[in-house]
Amino acid sequence: MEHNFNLVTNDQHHLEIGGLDTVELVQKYQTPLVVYDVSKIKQQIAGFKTVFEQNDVDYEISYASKAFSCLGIYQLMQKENLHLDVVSGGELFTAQQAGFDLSKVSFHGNNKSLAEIETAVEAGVGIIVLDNFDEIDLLSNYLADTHQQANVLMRITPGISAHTHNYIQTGQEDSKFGFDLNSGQAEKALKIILANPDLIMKGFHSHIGSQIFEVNGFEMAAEKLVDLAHDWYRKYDYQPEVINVGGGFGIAYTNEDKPLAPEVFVDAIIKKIKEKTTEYGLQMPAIWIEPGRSIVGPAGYNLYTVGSRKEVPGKDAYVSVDGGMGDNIRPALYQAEYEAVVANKMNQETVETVRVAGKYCESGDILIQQAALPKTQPGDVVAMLNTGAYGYSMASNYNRNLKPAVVFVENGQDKLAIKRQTYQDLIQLENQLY
Ligand SMILES: Cc1ncc(COP(=O)(O)O)c(C=O)c1O
Ligand SMILES: N[C@@H](CCCC[NH3+])C(=O)O
Repeated sequence: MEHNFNLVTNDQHHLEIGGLDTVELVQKYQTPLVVYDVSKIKQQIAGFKTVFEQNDVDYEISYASKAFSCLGIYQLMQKENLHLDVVSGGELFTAQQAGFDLSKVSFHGNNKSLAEIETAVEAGVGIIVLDNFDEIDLLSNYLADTHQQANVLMRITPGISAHTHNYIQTGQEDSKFGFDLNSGQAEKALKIILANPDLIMKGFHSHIGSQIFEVNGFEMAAEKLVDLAHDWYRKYDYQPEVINVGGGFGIAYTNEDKPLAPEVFVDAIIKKIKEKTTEYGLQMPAIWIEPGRSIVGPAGYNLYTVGSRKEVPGKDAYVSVDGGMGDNIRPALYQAEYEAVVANKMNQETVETVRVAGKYCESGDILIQQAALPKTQPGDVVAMLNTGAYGYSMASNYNRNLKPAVVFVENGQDKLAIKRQTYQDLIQLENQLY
């Protein structure tokens, strides 16, 4: 099958990533192995920066680190001058340990604990994104008790249903995230925030969902936020310094997926915000985005070794690999589709479609339902493409399988970002009880 993913093949007909032979990477690090092509990450970031600069607006790109979080990726984002979105004490701790400038961190989440709020304030986190009334109370009480102030954004649920999988929609009215606009929750929250001098209200945040292919949901959300700014300026003399439109820019997982380039979405959002603020005579806010998937997704590859094969009369065979839902739960969870190549047989024609099965004890642990591949043998290396977002970050130790190693590659150099777990790691937190 022809792949549109600009795959590079070397003289030995092996897949190459970042100038390195994947078969050699597998010999060095074993499988399952997650490989990130650092130059692809940088390219996407550069694409976002260019579109902001062409439009001549104040902006920040905040990497939504739930897509893939570890010390190395935080350090890379810092080198790229990005902001960071974290959603838990764990992501915050990791950013801190990576030496990330915490004044460039936004802290998200629909149920931040007091301990997390305390840690965030004490660590000097740049922005706390307020998600609900309980959280306003929790933060306000903590700030009053400790005589401090905090910068906040208010997460607004704009009432827009993005066309994506139900589990990853977030902008519709009935969402667990944010203050709902239509019921008046958002306005009530604004009044509470503005009345509290400890809460420095920087602006609005909205995020309509993930893996979105259409521009109009973003345009509608942007328009709603500026309409709101206009309304609240008249009523409360308040204008947002920042409008954060979240992430969610869709990527191609298969050849059938034809998303717009992520920066095309951003261009449309900027233009809409400019147009509406000019129309209303408002100050132009800084525009922040929070992409996760579009930055790391296309840069990631999961490499597996082929093991057993099972023929089923009249159906595609199962070709099992040494990983599965423990390192990529997306196919089982969202029926997500991926494509794969046989990394050591890049010159061979695809001759059959097979089901690429994981090794976990679940019938649903099928990584690809219809993979067009050359004939495989045990020991072949299967490379699943575009696995960089929400793969390793949602990994588990189900069946006590080990989480894979993660390697960053660039210009012919490989760097081990995360070691493979060991069996000893699995019992490290456990006590012998009997
Ligand atoms: C608040 C927020 N910002 C950003 C993101 C990143 O989304 P994506 O990885 O689709 O760009 C998410 C996840 O959907 C999110 O919930
Ligand atoms: N984990 C989801 C996206 C979650 C978005 C987080 N708000 C996915 O793999 O598509």
